[in-house]
Amino acid sequence: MNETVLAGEAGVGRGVPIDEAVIEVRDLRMSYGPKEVLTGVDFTAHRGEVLVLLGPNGAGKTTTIEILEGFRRRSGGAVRVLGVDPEQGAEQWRARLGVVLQSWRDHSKWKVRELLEHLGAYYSVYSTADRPRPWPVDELLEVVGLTESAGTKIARLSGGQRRRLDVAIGIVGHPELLFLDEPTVGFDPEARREFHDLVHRLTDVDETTIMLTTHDLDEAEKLADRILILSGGRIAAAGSADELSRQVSGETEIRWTRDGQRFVHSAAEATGFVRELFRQHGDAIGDLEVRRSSLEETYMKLVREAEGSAR
Ligand SMILES: Nc1ncnc2c1ncn2[C@@H]1O[C@H](COP(=O)(O)OP(=O)(O)OP(=O)(O)O)[C@@H](O)[C@H]1O
Repeated sequence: MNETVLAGEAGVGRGVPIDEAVIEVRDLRMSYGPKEVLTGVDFTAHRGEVLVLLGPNGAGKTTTIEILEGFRRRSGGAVRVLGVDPEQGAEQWRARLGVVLQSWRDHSKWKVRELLEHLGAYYSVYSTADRPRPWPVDELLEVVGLTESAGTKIARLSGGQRRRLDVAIGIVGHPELLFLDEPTVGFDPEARREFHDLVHRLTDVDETTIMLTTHDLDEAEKLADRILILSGGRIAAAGSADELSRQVSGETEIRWTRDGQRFVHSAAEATGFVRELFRQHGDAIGDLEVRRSSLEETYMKLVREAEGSAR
């Protein structure tokens, strides 16, 4: 294996100083047989950040997350998660991570509260003064909106309730870093909004670092401090939705009406253009709209470019 060396100690990793990276990935490569899925992925996540990994089907999002979780061995490159190489992560390291997989199907005869108490008990030996473990079950049920289903058997939960339970299972150990693979699939709009509030609460109150995948661009825009676009085996672009849009077009579209006529103009510097427009025509200007490319337009363009250059 061709290793790239990173700063930081291997071992259990005992707490991450505030400005130290929670995830550090350098030149990560992964092949399944002859098929190269990741050809050199680089990124860093800092404490309390929400990172959203976007990319087309088969781009390697789940593969990347599984490598970070220590569930899959990489083919090359260097990775540190909470200061530890995931391939050497011990139980104590694992207890500091939360993982929400695609869906929790086992234990269908268990009741919601029983399962959370049972799983939570494994974390009590890893409790620390600043991160008591596990999360008290009543509080956890409240946070994920399952208080009224506490006594319900898992087999009887609706799709949305089951997904909330998946999230509860992911955070019962009060993780410092939470991985969520397509967390809101099957949620109705209300459940989706509640889930978004939960993500904000986890990062605001506890400085939990969160990395999630989604195909929902609206969700990415709402949640992400930083969006990573994985395409063509590498991170094709990274930044907030606004930064990505600027990176792609650099121009903003301005529309307005004057004397019953419609006008449209693209400008690199919209504020100056609008100021000049009002200076010249003042009150005659109506229906002003200033619009950057949507995340969807930006995403489609970046993915097409990355796929083109990877061929
Ligand atoms: N265990 C495996 N053995 C062989 N190939 C695999 C394995 N797991 C994934 N792949 C292939 O690697 C590529 C990346 O898969 P991965 O599941 O990581 O993509 P993804 O971005 O999560 O996709 P999706 O958006 O569809 O969930 C795909 O072409 C997939 O077929």
